[in-house]
Amino acid sequence: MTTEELIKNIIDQLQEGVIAIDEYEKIIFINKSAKDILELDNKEKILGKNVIDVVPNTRLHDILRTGEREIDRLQNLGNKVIITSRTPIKNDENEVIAAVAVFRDVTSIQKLAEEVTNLKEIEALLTSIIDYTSDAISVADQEGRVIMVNRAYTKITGLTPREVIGKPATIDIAEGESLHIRCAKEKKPLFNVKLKVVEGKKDVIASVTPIFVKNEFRGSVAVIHDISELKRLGNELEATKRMLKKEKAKYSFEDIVAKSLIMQNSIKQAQKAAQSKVNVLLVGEYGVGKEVMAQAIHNSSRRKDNPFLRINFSLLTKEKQIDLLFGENSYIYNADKGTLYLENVHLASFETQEKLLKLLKENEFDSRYFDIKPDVKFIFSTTENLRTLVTLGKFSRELYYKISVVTIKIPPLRERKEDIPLMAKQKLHYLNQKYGRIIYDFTEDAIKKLMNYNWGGNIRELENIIDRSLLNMDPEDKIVTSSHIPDITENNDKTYEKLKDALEEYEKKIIIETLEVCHGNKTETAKKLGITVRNLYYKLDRYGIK
Ligand SMILES: Nc1ncnc2c1ncn2[C@@H]1O[C@H](COP(=O)(O)OP(=O)(O)OP(=O)(O)O)[C@@H](O)[C@H]1O
Repeated sequence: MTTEELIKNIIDQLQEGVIAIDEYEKIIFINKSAKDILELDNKEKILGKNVIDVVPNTRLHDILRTGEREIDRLQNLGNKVIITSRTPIKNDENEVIAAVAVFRDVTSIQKLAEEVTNLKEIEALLTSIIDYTSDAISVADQEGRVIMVNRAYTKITGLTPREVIGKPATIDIAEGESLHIRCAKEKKPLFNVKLKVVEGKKDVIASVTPIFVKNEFRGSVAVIHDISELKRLGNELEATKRMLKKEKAKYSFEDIVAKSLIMQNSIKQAQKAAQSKVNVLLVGEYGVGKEVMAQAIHNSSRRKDNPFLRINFSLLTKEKQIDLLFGENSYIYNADKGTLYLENVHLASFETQEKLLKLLKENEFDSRYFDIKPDVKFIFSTTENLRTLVTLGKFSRELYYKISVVTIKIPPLRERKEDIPLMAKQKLHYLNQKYGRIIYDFTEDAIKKLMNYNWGGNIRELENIIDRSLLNMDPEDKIVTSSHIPDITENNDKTYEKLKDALEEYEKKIIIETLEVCHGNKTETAKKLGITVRNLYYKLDRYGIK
């Protein structure tokens, strides 16, 4: 075999097609692969033919003119795609005397590339769909290791992809069993399972579906819905319902014990105020019965079938005051056609005072949420001397003038001792019902003991003392004697006891009210009261607050 034949043979073995032409564009060489790629008949005589007639879209003849090399050019060949490099062959004078094309069939590679691009697009599309759904999605492999999570997942669980990918699927769960791991075991879908995720122990509902590829289990997809917001709204609704029900005013003027002239006088004023449209200011010490009076006013007014709501300013931050009065869930608005009792008005913030004044003076309901001004009767209460607060610059003078047109003083119990016997009997009746007992009366001695006391904690303290007297009685005792009544003479020790009781009673009241304001949320209540949640639970237990 000559060297020329050997080279030809070698070139025939190449996978690449090779075609050479002379300076007249005539084919002077073509190897076997070239014929195969160009699908030329093997028997046909190719040599000597013009390349233009043999190879569609050829540019090889152009190389003769340009004398420039072309590397890796894509070229369509019917339904094939080839990639070609073309090289001019030059003589010693640098004249182009021939040209060679070397080409490869890349149809299958091209198709693959297109498929990959398509897949990439689909993947990008799916990822963005998954990322923009508001439900959290996590995907785990067949062993229950996380392989993918979406953005909502991070929002709900607080865990970033970096923190979870590659980790066992239990990583995000605070309470409950991982559904991915159960799915890896059982290879079955699971629906609507309640769990708590690590972030803030949020309540979620999760469902999981196994992924099978060609009948082989390859992993699972979990979808997690955050239901904590729904739960919170549910609680809020419940609390509001409870509040509206509870806030229904239960007292009327008949319930108010008033033998004393001074108290009868207060009641007369209140009855008059109930019949008119004016707002009312109730002034009196803690526990004298301001709220009872406010309820009685409401219940004997034409508003009695409409809401009676109350806000105690002493429990609220200035933001919360504005929110409860003028916010989305405005008490003023909710008390439409009814009465709103604003307790401890001296603790209203300056902004609250300003907005209240605007409402009372200019009839302007300064709320972003409502257009119509509700028709509300306001009853304010205070334990302080507002006039002094005005002088000290702590309370708006204008607001004071506006709310104090009808001021009703409720005297402390020590100034109306003649009310004590009847009041004590009323409380006894109530406590009999509460404890399921039958205790008929007090001895004269017992009443005398009650009347001789100063009652710094007013009626609330009286209730407390009678309550404790009953606890001192044996089951067979039917009459409260002075010995049953705890020692309430004004010596120092007992003053301490008395103060302690009054404080406890007041603490209980504050806790109940704060719980209401916080819609039963214990963490928030504890925070607002400045105590630990544990301490709050202890107090709830101690005071028997449910
Ligand atoms: N005239 C009354 N007759 C009988 N019981 C009364 C009378 N007034 C008030 N009470 C009782 O006394 C307790 C305290 O009353 P209330 O809560 O109305 O006082 P308050 O002045 O609003 O107290 P605070 O300023 O501490 O909120 C209640 O349990 C109530 O039932």
